[in-house]
Amino acid sequence: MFRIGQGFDVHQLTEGRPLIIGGITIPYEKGLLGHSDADVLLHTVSDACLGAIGEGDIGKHFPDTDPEFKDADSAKLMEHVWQLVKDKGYELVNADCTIIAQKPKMAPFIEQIRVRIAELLEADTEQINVKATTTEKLGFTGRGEGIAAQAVVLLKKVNV
Ligand SMILES: Nc1ccn([C@@H]2O[C@H](COP(=O)(O)O)[C@@H](O)[C@H]2O)c(=O)n1
Ligand SMILES: C[C@@]1(CO)OP(=O)(O)OP(=O)(O)OC[C@H]1O
Repeated sequence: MFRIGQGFDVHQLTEGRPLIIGGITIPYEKGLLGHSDADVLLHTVSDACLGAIGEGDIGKHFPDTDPEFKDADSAKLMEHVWQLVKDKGYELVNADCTIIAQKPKMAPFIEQIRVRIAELLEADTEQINVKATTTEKLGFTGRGEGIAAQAVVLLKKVNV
């Protein structure tokens, strides 16, 4: 049995924060603002996983009103989400992700991000695809006010 999930997230860019995307710290003059480390891509993939197993979203599991998740490492949150997926008896088929950012150029970091997401989802790198696009200077991403990400995840029930 297969289950599909999709995720979408946005965080504001601001000065004085590190830019963490896909579990990787990327050199840039601004970082993403959030209650956690604001890793927009890991949030998106986590939401896609939760969607696939019908478990709501990361806000439900890790409320932004809970001090426990202040400055949380989103990789840890994602590990928790992946455990929920495994507890329900699923494994990854593939994940496809898009980072929507005018700047910085993501291409030099894509492979590293891919490897990190594969680690977190206990998958092979070939099962993960990560893309980036600008919005041609249009909208909030195009003005550099924020970064968005979207993902789809396909899961398969493990044969027992
Ligand atoms: N932040 C980004 C955005 C895009 N890229 C790469 O550039 C290619 C062209 O982007 P368009 O928005 O003009 O389609 C895109 O396909 C990505 O490979 C990037 O590295 N970082
Ligand atoms: C991750 C959490 C929890 O620290 O906070 P944020 O970093 O603000 O992220 P968001 O994508 O707005 O929602 C999930 C949150 O509850």
